[in-house]
Amino acid sequence: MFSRQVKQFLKRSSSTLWPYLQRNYGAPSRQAKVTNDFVSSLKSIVGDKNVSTADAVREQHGHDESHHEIGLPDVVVFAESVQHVSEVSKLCNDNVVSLIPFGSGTGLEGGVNALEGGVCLDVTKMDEIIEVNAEDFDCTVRPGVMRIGLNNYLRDTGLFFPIDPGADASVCGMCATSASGTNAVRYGTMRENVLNLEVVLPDGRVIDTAGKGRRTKKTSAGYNLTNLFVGSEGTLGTITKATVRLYGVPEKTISAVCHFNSVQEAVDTVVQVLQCGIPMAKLEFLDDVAIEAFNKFSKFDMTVAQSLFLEFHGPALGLEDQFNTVKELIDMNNGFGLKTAIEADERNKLWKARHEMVWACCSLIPGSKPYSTDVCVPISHLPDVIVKTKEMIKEANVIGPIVGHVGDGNFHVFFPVDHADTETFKKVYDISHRMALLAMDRNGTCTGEHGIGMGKRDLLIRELGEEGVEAMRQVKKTFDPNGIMNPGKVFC
Ligand SMILES: Cc1cc2c(cc1C)N(C[C@H](O)[C@H](O)[C@H](O)COP(=O)(O)OP(=O)(O)OC[C@H]1O[C@@H](n3cnc4c(N)ncnc43)[C@H](O)[C@@H]1O)c1[nH]c(=O)[nH]c(=O)c1N2
Ligand SMILES: CC(C)C(=O)C(=O)O
Ligand SMILES: [Mn+2]
Repeated sequence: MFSRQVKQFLKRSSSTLWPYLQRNYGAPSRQAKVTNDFVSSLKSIVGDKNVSTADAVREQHGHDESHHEIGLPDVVVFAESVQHVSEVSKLCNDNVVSLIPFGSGTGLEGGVNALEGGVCLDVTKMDEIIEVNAEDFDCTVRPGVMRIGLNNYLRDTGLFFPIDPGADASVCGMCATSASGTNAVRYGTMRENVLNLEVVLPDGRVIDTAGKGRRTKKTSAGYNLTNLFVGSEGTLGTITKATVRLYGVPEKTISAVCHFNSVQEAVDTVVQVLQCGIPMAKLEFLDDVAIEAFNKFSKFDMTVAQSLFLEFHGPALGLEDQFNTVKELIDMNNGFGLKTAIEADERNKLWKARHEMVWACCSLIPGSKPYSTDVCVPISHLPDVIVKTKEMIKEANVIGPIVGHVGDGNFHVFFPVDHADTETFKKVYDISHRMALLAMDRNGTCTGEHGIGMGKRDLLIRELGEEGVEAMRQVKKTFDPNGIMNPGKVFC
């Protein structure tokens, strides 16, 4: 939610945004009914030690890593088993109390913020890696398993789980937000990588979206329930088990960075690389402002220009050929300053600017937090949309480094914002909103990977149309007739 100061500022100003905000962030439609008796019932299900009404615990669970204002749950419950999740869900459903699944709180659209109080269901204690089927390239995990922990566990198998949203998120939380990140251009997003989910429905029933124990690479058996829950942001049920695809660790990795004088030349290079069918593992863009921020933060002297960060994965045989073709395309588009690295340490150094971007950007304004935007367009529209975004940022006189998973047509602006600075906050909100409208105007989406959460509900209506969102509401009613699952998220 917007802070009280921002609301007051917007109310005082003649901003046309205010009616929109009021509609979106109005008073809760229902009051949660978390009584002492209800808390006692929770304790009898999960044990005293797994129920907390302490302010610090509620505060920790009332927000994610986004700019959205904290929304406190009344109580936090730590589940240790599917049975806990099932019984807690049933209790909430019977008493019409909101239930908000909590993965690791790294979301960027206020997904875990409790808009109506209620129960925050923390599943981090359920952290078992149930099985790894190395020959089948899949594994099955409980919701407390984090992606870095999973990859550490997989190290000796020669396999890895490639989806990398930067943050160390829970694998099931990543299912819930349909996360992706830097590797999606090669390995896809969560949508392409989840084979089966176990979900506890609000009334306590447990379903397996592809059927119990099934883990095939393909199926045409009925509706795709798995992908209904991928990206459902905790609004349909709680994911208690996920079976995901794994991939062979590449024999060789080459990292590279190069620079361009224009966004158009950088994106032309990306399009031509993809047209040549080169299976790039990462194709990331950082603009000149982002590089400048990094240089200041890390005392580097990287060339300040529009830049591409690339990574090649594959067998040693042939990877150099792929690299040489890309090098030719970079030259053809007037790219310069190409640097490469093969050893892990050197590769990490080369990619340091990308990895440290959040902190570099916040260091530009002391006391600021990142306000990140996320739009995605068909790649041919990318130069136009990025250039127009840069113009908006310049016009508003704010700082906004741009980073992008350009291989997918997806990019972000990281605005460093001091939340007490309501004027800048409003400007940034306004640019973020206009970026989303611009992307949608170019056949794009208001979110490539961060989701709708509480921040983009009006934009979802514009994107899908009232009929599309109404169809989603009907799906929700089928699974969650009492509307207890993460109310106020995705749509009202
Ligand atoms: C520095 C940094 C960088 C990035 C990102 C974050 C940060 C802090 N992200 C966003 C983030 O990492 C991503 O949204 C994760 O998928 C969220 O996973 P959590 O486990 O933290 O879910 P979190 O706890 O934040 O919950 C997110 C949503 O999922 C629901 N949920 C969580 N666990 C659930 C479960 N078991 N069952 C049902 N619902 C559940 C919640 O209710 C909420 O609505 C991102 N993302 C991305 O796609 N690409 C990127 O490049 C980045 N980059
Ligand atoms: C906006 C940020 C956090 C992100 O998604 C990224 O770095 O790719
Ligand atoms: Mn991203």
